Amino acid sequence: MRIVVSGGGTGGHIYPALALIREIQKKDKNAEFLYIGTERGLESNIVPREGIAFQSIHITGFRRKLSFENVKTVLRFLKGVGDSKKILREFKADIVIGTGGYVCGPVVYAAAKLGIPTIIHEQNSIPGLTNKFLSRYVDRIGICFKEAENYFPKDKVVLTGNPRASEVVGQDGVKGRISAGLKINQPAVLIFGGSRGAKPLNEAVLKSLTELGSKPYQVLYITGEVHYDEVKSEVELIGNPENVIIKPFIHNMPEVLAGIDLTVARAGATTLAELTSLGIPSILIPSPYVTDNHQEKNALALSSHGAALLLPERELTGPKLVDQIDSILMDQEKLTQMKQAAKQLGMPDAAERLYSLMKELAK
Ligand SMILES: CC(=O)N[C@H]1[C@@H](OP(=O)(O)OP(=O)(O)OC[C@H]2O[C@@H](n3ccc(=O)[nH]c3=O)[C@H](O)[C@@H]2O)O[C@H](CO)[C@@H](O)[C@@H]1O
Repeated sequence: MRIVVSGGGTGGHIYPALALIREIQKKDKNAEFLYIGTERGLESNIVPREGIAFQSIHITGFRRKLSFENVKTVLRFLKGVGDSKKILREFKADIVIGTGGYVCGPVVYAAAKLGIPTIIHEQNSIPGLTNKFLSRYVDRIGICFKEAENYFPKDKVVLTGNPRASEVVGQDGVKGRISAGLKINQPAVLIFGGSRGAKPLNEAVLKSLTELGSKPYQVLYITGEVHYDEVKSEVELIGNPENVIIKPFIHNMPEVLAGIDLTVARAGATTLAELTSLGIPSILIPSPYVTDNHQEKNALALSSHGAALLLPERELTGPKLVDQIDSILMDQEKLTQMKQAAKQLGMPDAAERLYSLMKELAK
């Protein structure tokens, strides 16, 4: 099978695509892949380093408000469709799958117009603009939250889950801990604000850094690539406690997650798929800056089942963050209950489900 995958902008759209590719590579040695993204998105860095063929097209996202930029975006979209058709024809794609982000728009639309079987994968409980637009043209739509089906043509929707949920299972947590510089014999909390980091979360962590230094657990704190230098210079003034490890980004997240006891994070859908698949309790601070407040809906799907605590950003302070971490990590019974609740929501067979859908369509 010759497979084109497109998805980008942020890690939440890229990692599910990569996880799917890795699952197929295990099952079909003859499968060939081409990833189409943009130069500006994180994918232009992440995808080539995984050894997967990458081509880029030029496209920008729509503004929700009326704006002249949107006229330019329409023109770029049309050019993107033309460029995508050329790439798809040259590659002789048997199937095209889009995992979200605006780059999928022209790629998947072009494929549908060329008569190539198409799938979009929606990670969130409320879909983004691109997937809503594409849902009219594609053959199938893989979803991860049942609620998402209300936004799409019902006959096309299949509950697949997020392929990244499959990838994180069965990893070596000890190896993950060692690679991140964590000790083996002490509870560990991971703090990160999605694939790009989150400034409000960084501010709260900096305010609680000294207090965290006095705790009987260790902290792996990922700032996000773009925030790292700023955070580091503040840490130099405050002092870096011995039990807090600070990094800009982690490339072996599946392994690291396998060794983590509790996570503090935004409520990006791919992160949640990983946490539930592994049964990791979490404190979730949904980003209020996303389309239709979809992260809050994502987070509620976990918190309403006792798998996570939901901490709204407006209530986030350094002391509150530490209190909530303590309330879970220092209470073995609560930790165990939350682990079980998280695990029950996991869909570790997601990659297989999505691959089956692809095989069915590409026949
Ligand atoms: C601001 C924004 O629009 N965010 C969206 C974006 O989030 P974002 O890109 O932050 O996505 P997620 O939180 O869903 O996923 C982040 C991914 O990056 C990985 N990771 C993160 C940090 C790190 O150091 N290393 C690493 O590998 C995580 O393990 C995970 O696989 O896509 C998600 C999935 O569609 C949406 O739900 C989010 O609302």
